[in-house]
Amino acid sequence: MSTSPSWGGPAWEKRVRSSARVRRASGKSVLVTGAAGFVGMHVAAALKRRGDGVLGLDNYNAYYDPDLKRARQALLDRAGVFIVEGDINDAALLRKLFDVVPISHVMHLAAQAGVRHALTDPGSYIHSNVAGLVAVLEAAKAADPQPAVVWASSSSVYGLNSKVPFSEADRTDRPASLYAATKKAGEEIAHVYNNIYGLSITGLRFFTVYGPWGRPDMAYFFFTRDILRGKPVSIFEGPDHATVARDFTYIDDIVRGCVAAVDHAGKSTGSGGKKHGQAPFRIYNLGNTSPVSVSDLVSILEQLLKVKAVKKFVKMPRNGDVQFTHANIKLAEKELGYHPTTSLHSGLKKFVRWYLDYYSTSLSKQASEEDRSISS
Ligand SMILES: NC(=O)c1ccc[n+]([C@@H]2O[C@H](COP(=O)([O-])OP(=O)(O)OC[C@H]3O[C@@H](n4cnc5c(N)ncnc54)[C@H](O)[C@@H]3O)[C@@H](O)[C@H]2O)c1
Ligand SMILES: O=C(O)[C@H]1O[C@H](OP(=O)(O)OP(=O)(O)OC[C@H]2O[C@@H](n3ccc(=O)[nH]c3=O)[C@H](O)[C@@H]2O)[C@H](O)[C@@H](O)[C@H]1O
Repeated sequence: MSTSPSWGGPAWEKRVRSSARVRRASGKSVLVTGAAGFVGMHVAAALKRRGDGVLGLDNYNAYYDPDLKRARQALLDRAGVFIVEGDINDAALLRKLFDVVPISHVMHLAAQAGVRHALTDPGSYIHSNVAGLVAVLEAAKAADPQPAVVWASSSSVYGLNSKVPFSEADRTDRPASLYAATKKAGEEIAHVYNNIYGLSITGLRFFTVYGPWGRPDMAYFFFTRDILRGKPVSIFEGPDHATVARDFTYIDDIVRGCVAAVDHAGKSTGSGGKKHGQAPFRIYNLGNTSPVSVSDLVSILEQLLKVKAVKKFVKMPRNGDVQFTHANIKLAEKELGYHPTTSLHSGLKKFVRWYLDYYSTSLSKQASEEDRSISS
């Protein structure tokens, strides 16, 4: 399926080459899909900062405010990262990108995220998380050199498991949502490409990532907005008022885990191995190991915002959410040197500072644009 007519031509190719140019001898050339997204923007910026060549790809879909994605794009643009506008399902575009630059690593973060949205738009999860993943793996398989692929799975694959903390070897065959099912399918699909084509593949199971430039569909983000507006926030509870909690993980910790996974992916196979059976297939939990209840999340926000929330405690609807997540991160600690350091309180403090700054700036920009259009 082709959805991106806006690529090709010498000027476009020049931008692609310049963005992917490696600035340090030790650097890698990384294609970051979903680069206009929350995690993608932070990872792309970190890779660029340390001297890697970084090229982005994103379709800027309207799942949430595209202006926020454009603002992230502007930030990356200033850092020298070009985001190609297109869909990961566009096989011709992917082929072209791999033809124009020798990509050593793909950091695949483009996906339809969000658990509850699958109730209203199931097709978008199949399009991006299943078909889109296959398209990326097909392109990686065919590329020369073959890149190592690091991609985002999700803590949601642990589904209805009640044994905590979740370890990578635990069962993942009882997803609670279509989102989780597509991430689980992604892990199985990735295994096939490792098995048949010898692609080096690392799956990262992120646990509820939050922070500046975050996603407006996530609870911490819209709770902040609603608390400030005096609107009620719904705090979900399990059966018999049981606590609903998450292993909230701060974005900087996740970024360090992603960068370490890129480096580790290259260690044993260079830029991937075409010889059958040589390349690694790995899965790691990237969490924070300290679950916090949604109710405590709201209390921290009240404290930071200095505003009392209007709280409604409601029984968790059957919407695909699970009651509790908690990561065992021993494997990532051992193999990636992953050590999350940010408490929910200090991470939310940084988020709140960003949120107030971002929305006051964009609201005043909007107001002055309205003023201009009234006076003209
Ligand atoms: N943020 C979290 O808490 C969290 C937790 C677990 C897993 N993940 C996974 O991490 C990855 C990044 O998540 P995020 O929070 O940054 O989400 P995000 O929605 O902010 O970023 C995803 C980006 O991918 C783009 N995209 C979606 N479908 C595309 C397609 N078909 N073609 C091209 N671009 C497409 C979107 O426009 C978006 O900019 C996703 O794979 C997500 O499932 C996120
Ligand atoms: O780690 C993941 O794999 C996932 O992380 C994230 O999902 P979740 O952990 O569900 O985050 P999020 O929606 O912020 O809800 C947080 C908490 O608030 C509760 N919640 C939610 C809404 C509400 O109105 N009330 C409420 O109590 C809700 O029940 C939950 O307990 C990503 O969005 C997702 O893309 C996925 O990748």
